[in-house]
This record gives sequence, structure tokens and C-alpha cells, in this order.
Amino acid sequence: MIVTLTPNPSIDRAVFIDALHRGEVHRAGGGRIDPGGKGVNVSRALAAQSAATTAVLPIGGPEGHLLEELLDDAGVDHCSVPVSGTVRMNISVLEPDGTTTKLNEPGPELSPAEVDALLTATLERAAGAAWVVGCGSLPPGAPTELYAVLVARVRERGVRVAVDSSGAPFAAAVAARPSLIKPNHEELAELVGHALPRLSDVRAAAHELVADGIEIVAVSLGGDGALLVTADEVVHARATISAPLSTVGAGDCMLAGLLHGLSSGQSAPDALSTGVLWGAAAVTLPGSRVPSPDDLRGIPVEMTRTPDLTRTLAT
Ligand SMILES: Nc1ncnc2c1ncn2[C@@H]1O[C@H](COP(=O)(O)OP(=O)(O)O)[C@@H](O)[C@H]1O
Ligand SMILES: O=P(O)(O)OC[C@H]1O[C@](O)(COP(=O)(O)O)[C@@H](O)[C@@H]1O
Repeated sequence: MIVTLTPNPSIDRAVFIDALHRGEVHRAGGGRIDPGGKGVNVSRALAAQSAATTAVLPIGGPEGHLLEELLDDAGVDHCSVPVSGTVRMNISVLEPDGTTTKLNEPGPELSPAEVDALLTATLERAAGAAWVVGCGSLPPGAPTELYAVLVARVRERGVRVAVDSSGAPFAAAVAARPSLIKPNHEELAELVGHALPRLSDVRAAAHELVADGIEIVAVSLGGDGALLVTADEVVHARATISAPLSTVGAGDCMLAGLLHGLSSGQSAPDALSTGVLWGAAAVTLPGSRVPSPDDLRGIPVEMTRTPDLTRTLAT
């Protein structure tokens, strides 16, 4: 069982247009809505592969009801914590060449009691879980230390904990030493405070974090795949997708595949390959649709324990 906590979930609306022109009226060729928020996407990706998962999330307002309906339709088990504000709606504008412009709302203001209720619900479900994972931005009112507190409390219960976030909440969580983190290239650079143009720079930054006590650092690198670093291993995996459709939620699918692999007994390199496969499959799908078992077929993943560290990264 993998328990996800999404303090700031969303309804994701994807709008398809030919080209984005600032300040002009666009007639969209179509659109879709999906349940959203990073932990929600991790749970959706797991549920789509029939893996056990529960998503813990705040629910409020009409968008909250819609989110619950969408999760029910997708067969995603969820634990809704009622809040007085309204779940946000995030918009992705998708152009035919794969260019994605995202507009993310801040989310509802949570009261201290609502934040406590979210943590309590997550800890209740953590018992017996293989992993608890805290994902995404924090809504207004949630303390910067929310993920750091989650890490400490989950670890006390003997359960492994992962975090995927950004900015100050991510830095605070990293200081609390979760078992696993999954920054993307930009988030890792932000965390260590300097640019990481080559794979060797990413490896060095990840090594520093491992030396500080994080067991697994998995860095997603967009079209360059992902690099996983532990105290004993450096592994790179990559899948080539010739015409990516939408990268929204790809990192969440990658994290879901990685955690699923680890909790199913795969070695870290094999689990990384599973993660990269799920992430690559996600970019072949519209909006933030998550891959079905069929979508994973026929995508070859190259994995190596001796990556070319001189590789310059595109992302
Ligand atoms: N253009 C692409 N081609 C192939 N795979 C991709 C592409 N973009 C993303 N991926 C896959 O999705 C994963 C997550 O992508 P990334 O953009 O790094 O995450 P995030 O969504 O967190 O920013 C990558 O590790 C890779 O497996
Ligand atoms: O919590 P944040 O950082 O605002 O991100 C939330 C958004 O990110 C997503 O989880 C997608 O993730 P990506 O950043 O990987 O595209 C959406 O479902 C959601 O709208």
C-alpha cells in the first residue's frame, strides 16, 4: 500500500489550441478535465496499474465535489478531509508541438485545525503502508514545515517516507531526511542553489544529499530520463518518445512507478526503469491522463549503471 498526501489538490483542465497568443481570444479545439495535484496523480497512476493506494486530500467547495466524483470514476481510493475553502482549478494550455503553459492557482486557505486533520488522516492510514509520500505545493495557511513534520511522524511509525515538492517546504522536508526524494532538474538546482548543466553536476548534487542522510535521490530529467543515486549506486534510465503530447503529471507517474517498483521488491535500478517507463508513457497521453497497462507496452527503456556523466542536459 502506498499512501499519498496532497495538501493542495486540483481539478486539472487541459485546453487544446493551435498556438498561444497573449491577450487574444482563442477558440479551443477541445479540452478535458482530470483529477490533479501531485500526490493525487501518484495515486491515480498506481490505481491504473491495480496497485494498492490511498490518496489523502482536503476537499471543499463545488470543485472538491467534482474532484471526489472524478476520483471515484477512476477507481482511486481516497480519504477526504473536509475544508471550508474551495479546491483549486489548474489550467494547462497545450499546443500541438507539445508546448505546455500551466496556470496554477494558489489553492484554498487552510486553518491550523484543517492542516492537523490532514496530517492525522495520513498518519492513521500510514499503519502497515510500504510508503507514505507527500507531494506538491502547499496551500496558503499550511506551515512551511508540513512535509518535515510528516517525515518525522511517519518515520517514528517505522514506515518509509518520500517527498516531492519544491521551494521552502521541500528544503525543510529534505532537512528532515526522508527515505526518498524525487526532485526534477530545476527543483534539484533550486535546492542546492546552483545550476546543474551536466549529468555529472546532477550526480554530485544528489551525492551530497545522500551523504546528508537521504537513502534514495531520484532526479527526473524530462526527455533525458532520470538519475538515481544511493550510497552504493548511480543509475541512469531513459526512454525516447518521438512526439510527446503532454508532460503534465509525467513526474508524478515516474514517482509512482519508482515507488511501485521498490515496494514490489525490485532493485533500485529496476525500480528506476519502471518509473521512467511510467513517466515516458504519461507524455504520450493527453492532459494529465495516467497510463493504463496497455499504454506501457512497446516503450523500450535504456538503463545503465555506468552513465555518460559528461552528457549535457536539455532540461
Ligand atoms: N520528452 C520526454 N520524452 C520521454 N520521456 C519523458 C519526457 N518528458 C518527461 N519524460 C518522462 O517523465 C519523467 C518525469 O519528467 P520531468 O519533466 O522530469 O518531471 P516533472 O513533471 O516532475 O517536471 C522523466 O523522468 C521521463 O521518464
Ligand atoms: O502543487 P503544484 O506545484 O502547484 O502542482 C500541481 C499541478 O501539478 C500536477 O500535479 C502536474 O504535475 P507536473 O508539474 O509534473 O506537470 C497537476 O496535476 C497539478 O495541477
